[in-house]
Amino acid sequence: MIFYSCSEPNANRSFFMKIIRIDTMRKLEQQAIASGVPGYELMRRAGEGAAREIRAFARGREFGRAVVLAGRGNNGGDALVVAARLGLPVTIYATGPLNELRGEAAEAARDLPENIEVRVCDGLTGRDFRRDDLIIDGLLGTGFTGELRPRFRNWIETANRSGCPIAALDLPSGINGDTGKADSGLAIRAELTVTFGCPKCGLFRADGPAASGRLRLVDIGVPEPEESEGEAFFAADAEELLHRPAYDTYKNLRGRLLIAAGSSDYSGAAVLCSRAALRAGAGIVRLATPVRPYAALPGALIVREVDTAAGSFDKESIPALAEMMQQSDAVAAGSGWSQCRGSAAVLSALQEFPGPLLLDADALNTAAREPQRWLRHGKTVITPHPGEAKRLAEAFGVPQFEDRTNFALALAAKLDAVTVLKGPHTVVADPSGRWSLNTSGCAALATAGSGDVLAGIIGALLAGNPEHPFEMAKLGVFLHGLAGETGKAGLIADDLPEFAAEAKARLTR
Ligand SMILES: NC(=O)C1=CN([C@@H]2O[C@H](COP(=O)(O)OP(=O)(O)OC[C@H]3O[C@@H](n4cnc5c(N)ncnc54)[C@H](OP(=O)(O)O)[C@@H]3O)[C@@H](O)[C@H]2O)[C@@H](O)CC1
Ligand SMILES: [K+]
Repeated sequence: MIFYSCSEPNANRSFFMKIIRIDTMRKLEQQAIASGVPGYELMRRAGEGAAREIRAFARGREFGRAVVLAGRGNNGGDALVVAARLGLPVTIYATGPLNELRGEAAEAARDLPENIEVRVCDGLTGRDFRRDDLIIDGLLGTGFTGELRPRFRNWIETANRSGCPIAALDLPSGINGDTGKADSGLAIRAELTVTFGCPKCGLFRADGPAASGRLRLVDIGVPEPEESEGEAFFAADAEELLHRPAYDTYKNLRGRLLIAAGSSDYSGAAVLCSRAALRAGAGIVRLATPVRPYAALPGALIVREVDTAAGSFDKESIPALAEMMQQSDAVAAGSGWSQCRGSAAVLSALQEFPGPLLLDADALNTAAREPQRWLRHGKTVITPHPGEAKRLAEAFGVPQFEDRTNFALALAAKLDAVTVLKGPHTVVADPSGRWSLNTSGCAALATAGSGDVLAGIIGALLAGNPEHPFEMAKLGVFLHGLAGETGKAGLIADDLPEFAAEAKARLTR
């Protein structure tokens, strides 16, 4: 069967964004310069790309002004390029006179439009910021070493206390680009970090994730690194996987997903999961559920109430599930099941499905209760949050590494399942030992039902492209993260399916 909703992933392509150390980044910059790209051209690409990402971040939010914090190194130089290209009223607070800058940063200062206000400041106070400011952090990047000097402490503390959203350039100032530690106990707390060339290790370690917020990557044309500390998933990776469906496709070709979800206690989970799957592009979604949900069901959903003795999946549900599995390219199970004894038999029956099987929530708790029943080989995707992961680890004798990547890899290897370990920078680990960190998302996703939506999105992608569970899990996690980012204050899980569809459309060529 040919699937049109996603392109065939090329596991060998060099696109996967390699996470690198600072010395590797410096080497790549030098190689680019040696190959004939002037250093200032790299800075221009970085600053223009950052301005583009910051404009996208600011869209729909009413910022009256951008305050650009500019240090004296090249990170400050990037900030000057951003100031010139942002398209918002800008004030620059500089740590030193611009005519004392050196190298590429001096070139950026030379090209700064004269109408941009520049103030050279010693200290900052709360009065230097307005309520509707957007702060751009160009104080310190990869050149930061040692203890923060007192003036920088004051600037970082004041910016953080201002309550204004902060967009950091390359790294949040104060974060060590290799270790991710805020070595002086203080770092910029950004909502967005736009990093240049390749993502740096420190963005994903220790204090890095909390300081950097959502991540964006700007391609500045440095060569591909030979060494890497891992992979991160960005928009360019999603674009590579997503293609418009062919004009002459039809619903069966776009993937048929069976969702086994819900119970008398949690019927809404089944609706969230199903709506997300439909919006994520599955051709047909069939919901098997023990109890008809209270929440409104999409008209496009095929619903079948399965037999049960007690309002949640049990062995009486199995004949209906077995019949529906035969009409499906993928199965997603577990959302809203609630814990009951009968679910173990159901999990065993579902594991006989030959295609990709996504297991979430109480399906994972069921597996943890009776690990001896675990049968799956190959195409399983599990989506545990940390609590579920802990229960699985205890049941299956998996070491609970503090490092989330190692933990996810250990679970993936033991259960022979692509493991989506949810959290900031969700880890997606493959039994083969490959792994990737997600870069989209925000705190708004920490809300009831968010996981049910994620299960539906990944389920739909698996139904459309069943041969590539690792790629589809990464893509689903990324789209779910973008959906959360688009949401305004008060976002609830019910809003996420539509936002995920919009995010997917933006990335589809
Ligand atoms: N190279 C390229 O091709 C490209 C590089 N790019 C960009 O350059 C960035 C790296 O630039 P970089 O190497 O100039 O270092 P940077 O992060 O600006 O920091 C240096 C400044 O920090 C200061 N400082 C240091 N420690 C400190 C402390 N403890 N406490 C306080 N201050 C401290 C130090 O002060 P100084 O010692 O001069 O007094 C100096 O002023 C990189 O992250 C990316 O954004 C992009 O444009 C793409 C092309
Ligand atoms: K910075």
